[in-house]
Amino acid sequence: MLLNGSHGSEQRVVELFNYIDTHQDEFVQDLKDWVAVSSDSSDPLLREDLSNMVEIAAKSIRALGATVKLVNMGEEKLNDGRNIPFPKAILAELGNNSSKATVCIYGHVDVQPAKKEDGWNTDPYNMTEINGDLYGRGAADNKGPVLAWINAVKTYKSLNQEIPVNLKFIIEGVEETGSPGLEDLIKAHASFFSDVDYIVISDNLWLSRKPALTYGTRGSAYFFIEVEGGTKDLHSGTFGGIIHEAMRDLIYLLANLIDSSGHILIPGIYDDVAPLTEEERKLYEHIDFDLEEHQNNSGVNTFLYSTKEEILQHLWRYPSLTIHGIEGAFSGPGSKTVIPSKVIGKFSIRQVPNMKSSVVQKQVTKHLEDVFAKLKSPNKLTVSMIIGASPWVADVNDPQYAAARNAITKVFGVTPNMIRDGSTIPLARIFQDLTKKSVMMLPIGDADAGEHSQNEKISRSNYIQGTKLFATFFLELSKVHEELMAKNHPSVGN
Ligand SMILES: C[C@H](N)C(=O)N[C@@H](Cc1c[nH]cn1)C(=O)O
Ligand SMILES: [Zn+2]
Ligand SMILES: [Zn+2]
Repeated sequence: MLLNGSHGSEQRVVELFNYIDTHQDEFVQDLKDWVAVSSDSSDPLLREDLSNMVEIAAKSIRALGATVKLVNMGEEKLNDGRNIPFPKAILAELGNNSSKATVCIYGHVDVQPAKKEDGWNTDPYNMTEINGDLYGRGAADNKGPVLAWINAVKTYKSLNQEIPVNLKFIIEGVEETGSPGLEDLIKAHASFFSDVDYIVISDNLWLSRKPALTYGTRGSAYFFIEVEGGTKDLHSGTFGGIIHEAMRDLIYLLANLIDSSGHILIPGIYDDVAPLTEEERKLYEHIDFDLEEHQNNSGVNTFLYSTKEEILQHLWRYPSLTIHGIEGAFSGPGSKTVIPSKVIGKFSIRQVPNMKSSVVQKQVTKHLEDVFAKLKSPNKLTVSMIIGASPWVADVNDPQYAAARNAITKVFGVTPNMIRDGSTIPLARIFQDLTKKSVMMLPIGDADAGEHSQNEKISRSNYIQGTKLFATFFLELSKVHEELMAKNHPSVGN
């Protein structure tokens, strides 16, 4: 029997944990090396470091003894008509024992933009440890968790312990731009995924200091509103006062998307939102969440809502709309006096069950065209949805969740906080829809990780304890899988 070999399972766990504890500085140095690569995926013309980062990750996974392939993710069409390839993705596999469960680990090695002058206390690409926190862009989102999975496997290999499950990896480099091309990649490599029993993702945060299991995320519909007023920028003295300025039109359109209470003004946008049932309402009572701590972590003085239930519901199960920025407008230092000829407003809607991107796209486009018509402006309006990622919700009775619960209890001594997440991981719903296989999110990011913010970090504790969690999860999942195989459970197998 796998777990009753020369080492009892308890003895194996002790050895695993001791190794992880005594090698934690190496693991931290590895993360520092990864954070040092500015793998920002936001600008398609500045992705050389990102491609390097994918190669570095591939090399680390290959060093585990895995078979690694770098596969194409398609091409991106630029505004000037050029097509450039997306960074390649990693597909890797380690082990193919038919009596074992096959777990596919998903992660991403691209990051959001970061500059010291944005207000970081340290260099975002020189990971700095302060009071047990590891500060750097990507430390939590998602390089730390990806490395924690690699550390867990490396620990088994270093101890010559048999890895209790077959492993596969899918690691991408464009998750932060909405995982374009990922659905086509999964379809093109259907055979790679055909023997996967479980997908596990660790690209989220805890909600409090209590370890968590995530069973839902919101989707993301990302829109560009382009208003074009002429063929070139103009002097605002020479032309200001006699033309319909594109920026004025755009600001008016943006102001008609959402009101000051957070209510989205797009007609019909709430029509498909799943009604709140009494059963769901009861779930919020048991969630570990410190409203004041969350507010302190956010750096804002007040929230739109004052109770735990309202805040969590509006983070998880109601849509939100955020205006992100304006491309083409002047935003540098100084006082440039120009009328921009073309500006692009950017906003996104976090979708929830049962909203559909195609319906949202129609509602948004019609609303903006109706508002624009009232302006009687000669300028040209173009509305485009550049990302349409769907929300995801899992069945918490899925056997993979039982294994994760057991692992969390073994490592942290508590039962997990069962939570959803307001952010988006496009792969989750794509994989769930395409393969009907089990998808689970097992986060190790701290609640105050500051994903996408200045001073993003992962605590050394969550990084190292998270490595132990992943190592234990392999053991617990192999137990659950063996029991299922014994019962010939319909959820297992291809
Ligand atoms: C949750 C994950 N760490 C993340 O940050 N995902 C992004 C994905 C996305 C959506 N639109 C563009 N990128 C997010 O939720 O913002
Ligand atoms: Zn992110
Ligand atoms: Zn992420």
